Amino acid sequence: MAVEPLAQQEIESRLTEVPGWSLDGDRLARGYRLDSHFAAAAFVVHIARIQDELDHHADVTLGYHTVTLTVNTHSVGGAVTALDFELAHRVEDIAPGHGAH
Ligand SMILES: C[C@H](O)[C@H](O)[C@H]1CNC2=NC(N)=NC(=O)C2=N1
Repeated sequence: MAVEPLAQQEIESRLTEVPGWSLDGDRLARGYRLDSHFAAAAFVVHIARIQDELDHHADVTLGYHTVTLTVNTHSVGGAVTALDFELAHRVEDIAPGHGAH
């Protein structure tokens, strides 16, 4: 899939579709809180499966009761692209089932 860097205005517009996500420097980012460390770890494993499906991978940090993701697209020099938003949407889809908020 050919991907291009998104314009700033496009990024801001798409951010309104994924509440909780924001732009952190040149990366799309979101932190989640869960009810336990094990629940957080399970969420990370599920995210890993999605990332392999998409062949697009965030930096994922597992904390005590937290999971933090930051992502941009290496292949276009670290800009934010539609692929980053696709990953954000896919993670949002599974978050409620893990009790992640
Ligand atoms: C070969 C493979 O498609 C690439 O290395 C993929 C894998 N995962 C990736 N993840 C991210 N975040 N950006 C990329 O450009 C990227 N490229």
